Amino acid sequence: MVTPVRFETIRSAPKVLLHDHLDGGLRPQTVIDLAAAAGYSELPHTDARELADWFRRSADSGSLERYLETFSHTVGVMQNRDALVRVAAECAEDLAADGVVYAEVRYAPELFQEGGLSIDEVVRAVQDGFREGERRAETAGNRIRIGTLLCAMRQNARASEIAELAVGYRDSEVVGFDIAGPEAGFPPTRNLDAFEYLRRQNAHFTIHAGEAFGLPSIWEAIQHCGAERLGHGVRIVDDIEVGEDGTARLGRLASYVRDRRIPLELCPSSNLQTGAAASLAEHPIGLLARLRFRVTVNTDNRLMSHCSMSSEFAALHETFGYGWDDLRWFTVNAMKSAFLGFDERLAVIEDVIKPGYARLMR
Ligand SMILES: O=c1[nH]cnc2c1ncn2[C@@H]1O[C@H](CO)[C@@H](O)[C@H]1O
Ligand SMILES: [Zn+2]
Repeated sequence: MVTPVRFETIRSAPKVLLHDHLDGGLRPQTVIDLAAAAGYSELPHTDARELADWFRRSADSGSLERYLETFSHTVGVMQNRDALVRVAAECAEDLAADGVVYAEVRYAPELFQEGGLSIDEVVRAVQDGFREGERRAETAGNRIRIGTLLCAMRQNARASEIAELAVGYRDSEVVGFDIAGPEAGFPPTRNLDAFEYLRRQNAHFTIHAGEAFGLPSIWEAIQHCGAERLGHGVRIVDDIEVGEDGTARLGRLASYVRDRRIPLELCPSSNLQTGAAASLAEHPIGLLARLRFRVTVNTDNRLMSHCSMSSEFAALHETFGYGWDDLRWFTVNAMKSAFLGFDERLAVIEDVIKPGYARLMR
């Protein structure tokens, strides 16, 4: 019998997550504990429930810039090694408990230096935390592998330094690079040197583009910078015309993205909060999936959006009627697009994802 698609059964399905921010996924109680330990007194609430609600409401602003302001509190309590190890370990545990089997988690090392850590020390702390979390998850019966993406902040000028850091740790599960932060006014080409360096190094990178700003940002990210994937990329729909009978006409950029199978790291809940879409039903994921773009589903910031991979899948199931075959398609798309070697990606698809969905669809 085919297992019904429900939140609980979705949790048991293998899932792959490519776009999740470490500093956007803390447990509310951990924010409170770390603030107390560090003497951080700026938190708006010291009750976990109230704090969780506060993050969600404040991030619900309709603007990316205001959404990003909420990160001052998570970043504020992650300024020492112990805090970074704890947050990373809990991240791995939480994702694994949700049924995520492979995740790429990103953060910007330059944000965690207020307590005197070097960017190297930041990376070592987070990597240690991920390994610890993987071990704890395994003990709990949930196997997960976490790859790290190092971000540079668009408004700062440290992209080349962070790109070198990512290459330096490429053999220690740092699998790629990204730029994050406010998009309007900070085009990807500002960091062209870093991207050219990464390409010379045969290193992988994605770029946040087409979230708060439209096609020019996507075009620069792909054609000038050479991004392999697009962080969000939802605004690619601005280059697609849909007629009254539902037929779609793709412009040259949208065609290029689809033809080259450039992965879109879509984050539906996050997009509703920053105003990129008015409702899930109107979210471009429906159209982009129908047109067979390389669509992947992601959480972006589990704390601010109060979501998980399973809740995103469940919401998509309810809104668009997606069944197990669709959820498997998103998952295989994500695994194909991971910044791991081809043989490793194939092994997860064949040994974990396909059998996992086969059990549910039998
Ligand atoms: O959706 C997003 N768009 C752009 N930047 C973001 C988004 N979510 C989080 N960050 C930014 O990325 C930094 C590193 O993790 C976070 O501190 C936040 O400022
Ligand atoms: Zn993001």
